[in-house]
Amino acid sequence: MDIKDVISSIEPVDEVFFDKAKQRTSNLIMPFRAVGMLNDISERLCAIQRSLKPETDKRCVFVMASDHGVVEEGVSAFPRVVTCEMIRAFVDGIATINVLARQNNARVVVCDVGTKCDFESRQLSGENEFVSKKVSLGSKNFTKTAAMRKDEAILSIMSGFEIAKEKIEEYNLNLIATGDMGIGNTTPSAAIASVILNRDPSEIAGRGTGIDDRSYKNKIDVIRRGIQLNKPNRNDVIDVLAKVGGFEIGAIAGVMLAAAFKKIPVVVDGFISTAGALIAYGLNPTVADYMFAGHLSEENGHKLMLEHLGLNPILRLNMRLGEGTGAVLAMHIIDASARVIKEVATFEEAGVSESEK
Ligand SMILES: Cc1cc2ncn([C@H]3O[C@H](COP(=O)(O)O)[C@@H](O)[C@H]3O)c2cc1C
Ligand SMILES: O=C(O)c1cccnc1
Repeated sequence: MDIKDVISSIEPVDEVFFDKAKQRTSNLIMPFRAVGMLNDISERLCAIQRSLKPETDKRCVFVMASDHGVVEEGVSAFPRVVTCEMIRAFVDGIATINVLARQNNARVVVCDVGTKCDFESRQLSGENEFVSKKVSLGSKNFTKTAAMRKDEAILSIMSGFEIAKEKIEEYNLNLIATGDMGIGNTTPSAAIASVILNRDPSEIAGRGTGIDDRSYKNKIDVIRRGIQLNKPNRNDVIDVLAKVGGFEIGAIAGVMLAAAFKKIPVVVDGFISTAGALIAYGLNPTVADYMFAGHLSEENGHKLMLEHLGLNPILRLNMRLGEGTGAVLAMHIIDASARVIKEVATFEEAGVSESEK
């Protein structure tokens, strides 16, 4: 498939099932909508899966990884090699995402879509799946030139789409999440959001891995310069991704397109994943109806980005890690929501008297 076919074949969620789910919610033995956001989530699950018995047991988090040329501008507290080292940790099952995914019965699929890591000569196998689908060996420094070519931007989106589509089909997945790994990637994420939301980088960028005041000022300046030099067109998200983005951010957008294409829910993680969501949304806003925002990240502009997408974050835990951690944690709540609409009895079934008002 090419990207145009993917974008045009995404269907809206099912309004009939949405209404049926709302009806069922109002009949459950509780005061009207008394479990609040759990009711909202369960109804949207029904509309997405076209069922009043939504399934959330076959779960997977896709951790998309890439490197960033802009790291040479001193925008991260950590060196580039950490991207490769963390990929190894993910495959070995020892990182935070692995621990949280194990607790939640979610598979972890790690995908290299654009790192400089040489995993060909250094065997990479472990308890978790690793997929190598490199578009390039890292993006370019966007203060000097565009981060990537337009065809590479499209390829990164399509890599994410193809990996996720294949795994959704192979494992019959019914709930997926996005995650990221790429030292420096809060910088392109902030650049993408600044352009698309038309905000100054100082309103969007945060401290990522924990940079000091001086580096933070520099990071904002780097983003401003990148935007000034490349002049991305905010109405063309592929142009934005190519000029100031990153390969894993494109791939994350692709994972989201795959979820909508296969009609399953996708949980968006923090700041980087939400930058990917902005790209997917720009390609086809219908994709947002398949998204759940896992949590509200500590990173500055995350709230504005979620508002742009019309998403209400499920958790607020002061997290700023990425990897898919906030998204996988939110799967607990999504699972609970599915159980409420499926398993709580109705007034009629239970013989409980209804409200008099
Ligand atoms: C050990 C380690 C594990 C991580 N896991 C996720 N990130 C997170 O931090 C990075 C983004 O922050 P910045 O833009 O400041 O580099 C990404 O790799 C993100 O996934 C990590 C970062 C480190 C250091
Ligand atoms: O919210 C995130 O995803 C995030 C924030 C800071 C660093 N890494 C990831």
